[in-house]
Amino acid sequence: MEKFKELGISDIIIRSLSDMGFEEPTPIQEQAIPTLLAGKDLVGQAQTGTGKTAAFGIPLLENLEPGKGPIRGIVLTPTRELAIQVAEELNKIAQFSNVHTLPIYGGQDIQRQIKALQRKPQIIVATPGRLMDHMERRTIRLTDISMVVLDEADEMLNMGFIEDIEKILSATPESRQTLLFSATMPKQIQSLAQRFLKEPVMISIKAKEVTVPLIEQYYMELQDRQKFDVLCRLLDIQSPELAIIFGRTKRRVDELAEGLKKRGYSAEGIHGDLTQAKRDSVIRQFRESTIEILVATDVAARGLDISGVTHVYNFDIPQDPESYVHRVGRTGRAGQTGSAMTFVIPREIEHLRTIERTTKRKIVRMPVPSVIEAIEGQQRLAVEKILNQIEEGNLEQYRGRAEDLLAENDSVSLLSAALKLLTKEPDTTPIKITEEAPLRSRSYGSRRKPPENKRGTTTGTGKPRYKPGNYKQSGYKK
Ligand SMILES: Nc1ncnc2c1ncn2[C@@H]1O[C@H](COP(=O)(O)OP(=O)(O)OP(=O)(O)O)[C@@H](O)[C@H]1O
Ligand SMILES: [Mg+2]
Repeated sequence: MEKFKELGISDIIIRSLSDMGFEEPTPIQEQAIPTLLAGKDLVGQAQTGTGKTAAFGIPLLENLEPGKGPIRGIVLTPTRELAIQVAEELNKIAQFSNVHTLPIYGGQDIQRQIKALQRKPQIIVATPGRLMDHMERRTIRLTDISMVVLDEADEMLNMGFIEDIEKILSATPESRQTLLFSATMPKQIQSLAQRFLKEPVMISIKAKEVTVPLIEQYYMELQDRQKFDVLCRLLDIQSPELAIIFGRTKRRVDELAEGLKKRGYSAEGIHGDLTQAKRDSVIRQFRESTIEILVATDVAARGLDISGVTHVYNFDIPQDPESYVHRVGRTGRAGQTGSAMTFVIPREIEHLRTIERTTKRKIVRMPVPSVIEAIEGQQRLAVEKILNQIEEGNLEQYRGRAEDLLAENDSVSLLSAALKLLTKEPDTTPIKITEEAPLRSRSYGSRRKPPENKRGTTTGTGKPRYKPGNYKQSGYKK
């Protein structure tokens, strides 16, 4: 914790950081925290999963006196799920300091939010649309704001939130500190920074690649109609602990989630047309590993920090390189490893090359797996189950029966039968997935998402997302 101390962080916050399993600052934290404590505006860019939230969260909290009060800090996020998650992280960092953070987002009962606001949180984390509602109702006033953070600033621009952001910023005092953070900083961000920030310090963590090196990246070339069966095979072969599958449209997500469920996978979909209650429950179940596969539109691409996501599948190639970076960045977080697979139809190969060029990372081609490989994958799992069971022991009750069986059958036949029963053979339930048109080259550059996550929405639950001990692998020095 020495290094955190050297950055000028107070003991009470260091205590929570240690409680959260943080041992030392990540590079973006090391550079951003002293700058922010010195009162500077900042544009901060660092790879996905490298602790940008705490990089702005710690200084935000350091600036505040304990207790209740007028709202002093706002964090704006593009989606509701992210608002909840960031508020949770801030509340964890402030667990001993008596400063409260409240998430404010669309889709949740506004009266409930008004009640919660009466308890005088000093920080709110909001989606722009809902914050505007509160400003219009005068249930939130921004006259005492000392710090504004735009998390995923570039995405909020993409989503057309620029006017809302302008209005929000102009309702805050001139003297405020303003921060922009994201893993990607396309050019338009420069003009946003010029307009709203005062002599900002630019911090960009120099990395060879935009994506995290610990994420293995593959692609597979195939036809749209092959995708679903191949996806199922991959799931059988790779048996991810937790996986996120990204689809291009809401319909795609619905059909995929339904299809996967029909074939016996533990999957649920999330996109902007679902009720907030549904979105909340899907994310909660995924965080708790009650469901193993989250099927999502880009609404889940930004900022979501769910530990244990080992695999990301791009069922459809993302619209642009930024989206790719954020999607694959849902795995390989906080020093853990991860794997990303992108399905590409032949006409989209150029898009893939553009992504490779922009991210400066080769995406390795993988052949389409066969049914046999899928069965072998599941057999391996069955074998693992048996071997784990032997290790766990507690088999006394079964020994007698086993000896009887062995007296009358040969051991190989017996074990083969047991393996067959334990192996999930490929489910061939016919599933119809409506074909999607391939991406057109033109769609690059003019990036406008469907308004689905415009007035974004959030969910969340908290559980420790950081597994101590894994951070070392990421190359952050002790
Ligand atoms: N110093 C640290 N030591 C260990 N774990 C950390 C540290 N800082 C942050 N973390 C953990 O790392 C994970 C990723 O952090 P965070 O969500 O802030 O990443 P991010 O940089 O904002 O990523 P994204 O670009 O995807 O939004 C979180 O679970 C967080 O609690
Ligand atoms: Mg983030």
